[in-house]
Amino acid sequence: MIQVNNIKKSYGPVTVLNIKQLNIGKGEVVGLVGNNGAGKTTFFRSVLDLILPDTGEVKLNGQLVKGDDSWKSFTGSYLDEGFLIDYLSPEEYFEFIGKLRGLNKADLEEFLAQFEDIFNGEVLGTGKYIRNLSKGNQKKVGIIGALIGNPELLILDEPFANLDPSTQIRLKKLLQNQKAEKGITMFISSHDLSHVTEVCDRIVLLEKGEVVKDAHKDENTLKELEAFFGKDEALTE
Ligand SMILES: Nc1ncnc2c1ncn2[C@@H]1O[C@H](COP(=O)(O)OP(=O)(O)OP(=O)(O)O)[C@@H](O)[C@H]1O
Repeated sequence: MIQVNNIKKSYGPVTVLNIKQLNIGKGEVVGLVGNNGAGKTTFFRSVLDLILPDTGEVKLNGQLVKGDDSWKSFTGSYLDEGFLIDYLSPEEYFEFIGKLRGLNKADLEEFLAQFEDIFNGEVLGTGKYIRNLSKGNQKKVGIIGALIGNPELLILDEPFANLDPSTQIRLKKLLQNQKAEKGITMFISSHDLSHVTEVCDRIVLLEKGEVVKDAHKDENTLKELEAFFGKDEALTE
């Protein structure tokens, strides 16, 4: 589903992304972890053709993302508030995406009704514009918007950040359901090692723009990640 070959991105003299090869198969749920500045967002932006890597290529379903729009019809993504339209209400935003994805009003309403618990009365029917929602509620709009039209591929940057604990748990269940019921391919970054390990089957670890670990989840994954990220702590103790 995702094929990455030799992508490199530098800003001035600093190389912030350098990935030789990474393939994500259909139906795989892959977590991307790494410290601040490791290159996670840059990687996602390259996959979604939002920045042009200096070298290399990204293909989605065999199509180069550069210069081809066909991948957009099966890809849902939410990286940050830049994906939202501030002057619309959540309803108007969902309607806009629904139209792009070919849903009629009734289908859209039925789709949105599933997420009543996640919206928690704070997103629909409030009369607020997206710009006036809290950060967490804006994120809910972005994530649910990315799911409109049943994408085959879902890319989310830090979906758990800014969400309250109840919503984090609901989102975790939602993503697990997407995996179990729809077989959707997901690529998700997170600083929450526990959430990302729970949801994903495979974890890719980025450090200074390079993949330093790429492994399928097993019963030791969370402990290994905690040990990896706690290594400097251990040295200073
Ligand atoms: N437009 C830009 N100009 C210069 N440097 C940039 C630019 N965009 C990103 N960078 C740098 O690229 C590096 C990787 O940033 P990126 O946002 O991809 O990291 P990240 O892993 O997503 O971090 P975080 O966990 O903090 O969100 C950082 O050092 C960042 O400062």
